[in-house]
Amino acid sequence: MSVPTVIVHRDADLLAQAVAARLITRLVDTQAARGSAHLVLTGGTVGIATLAALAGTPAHDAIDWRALDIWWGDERFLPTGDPERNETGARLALLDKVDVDPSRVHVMPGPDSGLTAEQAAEGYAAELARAARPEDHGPVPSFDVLLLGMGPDGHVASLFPGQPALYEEERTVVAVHGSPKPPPTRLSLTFPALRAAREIWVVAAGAEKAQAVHLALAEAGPFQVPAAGARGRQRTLFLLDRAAAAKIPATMGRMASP
Ligand SMILES: O=C(O)[C@H](O)[C@@H](O)[C@H](O)[C@H](O)COP(=O)(O)O
Repeated sequence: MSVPTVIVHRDADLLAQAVAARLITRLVDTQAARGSAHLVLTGGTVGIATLAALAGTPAHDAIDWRALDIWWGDERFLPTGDPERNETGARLALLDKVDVDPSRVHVMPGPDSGLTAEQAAEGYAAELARAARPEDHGPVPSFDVLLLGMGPDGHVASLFPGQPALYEEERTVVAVHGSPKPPPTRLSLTFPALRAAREIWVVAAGAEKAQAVHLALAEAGPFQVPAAGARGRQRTLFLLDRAAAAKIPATMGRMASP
């Protein structure tokens, strides 16, 4: 597991632009090296703003969109097209505007699939397992970049403090009930799935995230502060705006855009 690197940008807008630029470079490099790439999306304000920034920059044409597998770290268990679904936000901000291969956009099902949340979680785990290659050494692909928003309580994906999903060691996807952030029913990757990522990028903006950022970097326990357990195999980045970085030691955060 990698030790986090912190990079601080001036404000939330610039953060989204900078993460978008970083994504282009990372995905282009990966596709040049391996032919295709796996990207995991997040919901949340900065996550969606990053996708909008990516759509808005002409350099996104450098990505081979058809050679990209797109996954979600979590989804709100709501019907297809519901404006509250993370998928809907991602489609409106980016996916409807670029030439993705629909068969490589791996959406987490909603209740309109006729599945229960548990069955939907099982199905998604099976889809991940099918995409895994022997060199991945496990039941999910080695995601090249896994984006994670973070809540003021330190949650990432739909892994909320104190909830049973945090303790999952076998399954890669679980149904979450009674989420403190609405809606109550969600699907989420678990820690074992998150930690299969080569790179995890935690993106957070705003003063209400400052305490959780501090605890996540101070190596708090992941059961109290789930973001403390979000570590990529090769690299972990905390990409923050100034307000979210306000409580970390000055020596830790590198100010990228003063
Ligand atoms: O479904 C969701 O809501 C998310 O995927 C969630 O994990 C989100 O990323 C954080 O709650 C941060 O959200 P904000 O950036 O909106 O605070």
